[in-house]
Amino acid sequence: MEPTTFVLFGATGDLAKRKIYPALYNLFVDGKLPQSFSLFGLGRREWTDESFRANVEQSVRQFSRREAEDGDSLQRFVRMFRYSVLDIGRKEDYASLLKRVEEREEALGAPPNRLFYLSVGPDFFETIAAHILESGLGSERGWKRLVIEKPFGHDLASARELNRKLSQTFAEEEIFRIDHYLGKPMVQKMGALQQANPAIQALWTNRYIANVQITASETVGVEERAGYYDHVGAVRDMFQNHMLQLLMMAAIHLPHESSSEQVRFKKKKVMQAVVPLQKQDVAAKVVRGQYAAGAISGKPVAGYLSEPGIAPGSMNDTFVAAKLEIDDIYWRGVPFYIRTGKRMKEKSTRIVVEFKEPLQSSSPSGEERGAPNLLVFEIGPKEGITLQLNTKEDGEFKPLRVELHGAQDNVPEAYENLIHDALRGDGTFFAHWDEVELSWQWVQPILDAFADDLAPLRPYAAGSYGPAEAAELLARDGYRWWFDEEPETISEKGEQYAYNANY
Ligand SMILES: NC(=O)C1=CN([C@@H]2O[C@H](COP(=O)(O)OP(=O)(O)OC[C@H]3O[C@@H](n4cnc5c(N)ncnc54)[C@H](OP(=O)(O)O)[C@@H]3O)[C@@H](O)[C@H]2O)C=CC1
Ligand SMILES: O=C1O[C@H](COP(=O)(O)O)[C@@H](O)[C@H](O)[C@H]1O
Repeated sequence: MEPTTFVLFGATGDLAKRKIYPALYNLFVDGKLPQSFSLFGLGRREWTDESFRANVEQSVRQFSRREAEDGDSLQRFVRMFRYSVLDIGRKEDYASLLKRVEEREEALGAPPNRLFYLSVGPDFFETIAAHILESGLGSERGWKRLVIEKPFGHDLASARELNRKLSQTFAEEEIFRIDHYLGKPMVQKMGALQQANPAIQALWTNRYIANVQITASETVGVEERAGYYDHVGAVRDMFQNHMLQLLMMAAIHLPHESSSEQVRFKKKKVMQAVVPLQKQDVAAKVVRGQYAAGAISGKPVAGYLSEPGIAPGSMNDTFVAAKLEIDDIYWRGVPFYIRTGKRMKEKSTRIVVEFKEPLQSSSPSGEERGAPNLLVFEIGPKEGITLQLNTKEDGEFKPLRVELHGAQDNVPEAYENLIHDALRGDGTFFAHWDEVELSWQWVQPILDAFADDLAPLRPYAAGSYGPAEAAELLARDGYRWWFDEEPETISEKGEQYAYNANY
C-alpha cells in the first residue's frame, strides 16, 4: 500500500474514539496499514501529541475487538499519531498543519498522499474542503482522498448543493462517502455469493422470487441524540442511506469479477429502476410511525414525546416502512418491503428473500402445502445465511432450516473494512454520488408528504414490531413479515401461513 498521511478532523470526538482508532489498530495488528503511515488528529481542544496518544490508547483498550494487552504493539501504533490544534474556520491553522505534515512526510521520505477524514458535523464539510484546496494541503504531487460521514445532505436540494461544493476540490473518485452498512461483512458477502454461484444467480429473478423483506430494527430509542434525531427522523437517519443501500445490494446483478465501476453502475441501474413515488401516494405505500411508551425486554420505557430534548408534540418519525417496486426485467412484479425503527422488539438487521410456492398449484386444498423457501441474510448483530427448505415426515411437510454460513468470531468491523478500502483507494463499498442523489430523489416525496402531514403518524408501543399498518402493507399482497414472533393482524385478503418458523 502506498505511503499515506491520514488527516483526521474531529479527532477528539465520539466517532473517532469508538470506531476510528479501534479500527485503525486492528488494521495495524493485521498488517493492513501502509508501511509508511502517519496520522494527524485535529480539533479545537488544546491537546498535545502525548495527551492525544493517551486518548487513542484508551479508546483502543476500551473499544478494539482485539485485546491490546501487547503494550509494545500499542506503543508502536500510537507513535504514528500526532495532534494539531485546528479550528475549522481559521485559515492560519491549515497553514500550520501543512507545515507539520510536510515535515513529517519529508522525515519519512513519503510522497504527499493524503487522506482527509471528516469526522465532524456535516455543516463543516464544505468549509474544510475549501480550506484544503486553498491551503495547498491537497497537493498535486501525490493523491488526495476525502472520507466523509453521513448525513450527506438533509434533502435532495441540500445534498446536490453539498456535492457541487465538494466537487470544486475533490473529483468523484476521490470522495469516499461512508455508509457503514456497506462495510458490514455480511453485506459485502452478499455480492460475492451471487457472483460466484450460478445456482444463486439463476434464482435471482422474478421467476422464482415472490418478495424481498429488508428490516433494520433497533431496541434503542433516541438516547442522547435528541438534538440531531428530532430534526432528522427515521427516513433521513436510516432509510435514505442504509436501507436503500441494502436494497441496491440485494437487487444488484453482478457479473463475475466485477470492478468497482461496474458495481457502481449496476447499483445506479437498480435505483433508476425503482418506481418513483408520488407525494399523494405516500399514505398508501409508506407507514410513518412514532414509538409510544412500552417495554423492552420486560423493562418499561418512555414514549418518544417524553424523551429528554424532544420538542413537545413532535411529529418526527421513529419508524418507517415502505413497499418499493423495481421496474426492470429481473424484478418486475416482486415487491420489496423495507422497514426500520427505533424501540422495536429486537435488534436485528436482516434480508429475507421469499421464494414463490410451486407446491401451491399441485395442492389446491392448501392442506398439503409446505412453507415457502426462504433465503435469509442475517446482517447483524449476529451474522449468518440460512436457507429454509421443506421436507416430509409422517406424511406432513416440515420446514428444514439449513445453515449455509454461521457466525464467525472476531470478524472485522464495518469501519475496519471501509478504512482499509479507502486507504487502498477502492470505492466499491462506498456510497457514490449517483446512488446518493437517486436515493434522495426517491425519498423526497416522503419527506414532503410528512412535512405536509399527508401520511398519518402511527403510534406503536415500544417493544413491538412497529405499527400494525406495517403488517398490513404486506398482508394486502398476501404476505407477512417473516420472523416477527406474533404476526400482526393479517387482513382478510392476506393469508396466514400455517407454518410458523421456529427461529
Ligand atoms: N458518533 C457516531 O456514532 C456517529 C457519528 N457520525 C457522524 O460523524 C461525525 C462526527 O460525529 P461525532 O464524533 O459523534 O461528533 P462529536 O460531537 O463527538 O465530535 C465532533 C468533533 O468535531 C470537532 N469540532 C467541532 N467543531 C469544530 C471546529 N469549529 N473546529 C475544529 N473541530 C471542531 C470536535 O473537536 P473539538 O471539540 O476538540 O473542537 C470533535 O472532535 C458527524 O458527522 C456524525 O454525524 C456518523 C455515524 C455514527
Ligand atoms: O447510522 C446509524 O446507524 C445506527 C444503527 O447502526 P447499526 O450498525 O447498529 O445497525 C442507528 O442507531 C443510528 O441512529 C444511525 O444514525
